[in-house]
Amino acid sequence: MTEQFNVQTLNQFIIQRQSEYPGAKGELSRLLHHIGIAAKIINRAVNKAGLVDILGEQGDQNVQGEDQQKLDVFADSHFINALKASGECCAVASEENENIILFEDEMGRNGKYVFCMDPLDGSSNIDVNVSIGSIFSIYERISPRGEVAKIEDFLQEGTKQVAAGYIIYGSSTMLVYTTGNGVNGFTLDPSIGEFCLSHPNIKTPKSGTIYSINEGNYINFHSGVKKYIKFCQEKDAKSKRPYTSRYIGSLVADFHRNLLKGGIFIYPQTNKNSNGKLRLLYECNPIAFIAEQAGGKATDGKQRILKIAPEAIHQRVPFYTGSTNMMKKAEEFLDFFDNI
Ligand SMILES: O=P(O)(O)OC[C@H]1O[C@](O)(COP(=O)(O)O)[C@@H](O)[C@@H]1O
Ligand SMILES: [Mg+2]
Ligand SMILES: [Mg+2]
Repeated sequence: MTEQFNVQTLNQFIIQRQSEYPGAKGELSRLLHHIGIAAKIINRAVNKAGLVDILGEQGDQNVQGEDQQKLDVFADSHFINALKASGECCAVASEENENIILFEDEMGRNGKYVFCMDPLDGSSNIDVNVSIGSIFSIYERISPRGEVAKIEDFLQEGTKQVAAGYIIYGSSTMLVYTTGNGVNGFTLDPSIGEFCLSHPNIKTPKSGTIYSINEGNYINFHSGVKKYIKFCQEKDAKSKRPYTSRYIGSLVADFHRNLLKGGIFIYPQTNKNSNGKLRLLYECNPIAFIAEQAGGKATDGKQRILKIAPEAIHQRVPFYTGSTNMMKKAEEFLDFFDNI
């Protein structure tokens, strides 16, 4: 194994990219730097989760009615601390908090950005040592700096994101993000405690042979989704079918695999949940920004996720994302079968 010596660290990359934006004052750079710090702290806790009292339930329920895991709360509080310390953030919307968290001190009120986050994604996999993640999305506030931030600062459509990304705590820990100028991945090198550029300018294949959906919900799927699953399972050498079914149950991990290998991830509306399960602001919008920047697609089955006008902080939407050609085929099935 040859070790790379001319590695570029996340901070070096952030500073280099900042110079591409004339007039940039470093606010976004400082915020991204602090996300890196929070990611390292959470990574350390995840790595030794079995040895410290951080597995299992916290004992409370979050606004979604889910039992909060200790690591959900741990990640939530460490991100909030890091965002506060950055001095660039005026408020946070988090899966683990019903209302937005306002930074009302002077430094906070002067923050230029608002931050949406899923501090710990894949909570059902925490206790069983399966890959989990954190997801974030950043917007420039629309309310005047100096004032306390408002809910309207968060209800901006996804096309307005200035940056988005995720951290995957897996066999290695990676941070993958975009500022609207391509997608780059950084792997944490524990020996130097630095995220190092390992996946520059990620592009997702136009086609793939992996489909990811929780088939346990099959009977509640609409007919378009059922027909598309059948299409994935039929034998056809020319289109490399049957495709392979892969489902980890952590959005970040399922998306990351498909991003690199090509594939499609679907969490659709069902007869039970007309809006599916995943949250627009801190799961679907950031992942959709990454998907599109890597040459893929992300929709709710009908329209671009990034064009949906948010109405509520914890709003759910059906989510389809992946390789362009697979998305087109899936949409054909949805259009045909859901409209007959
Ligand atoms: O178990 P299900 O219904 O398939 O849901 C799995 C989905 O739910 C999630 O765990 C929801 O995210 P959280 O763990 O952050 O609540 C996603 O990561 C994943 O894609
Ligand atoms: Mg999640
Ligand atoms: Mg979560």
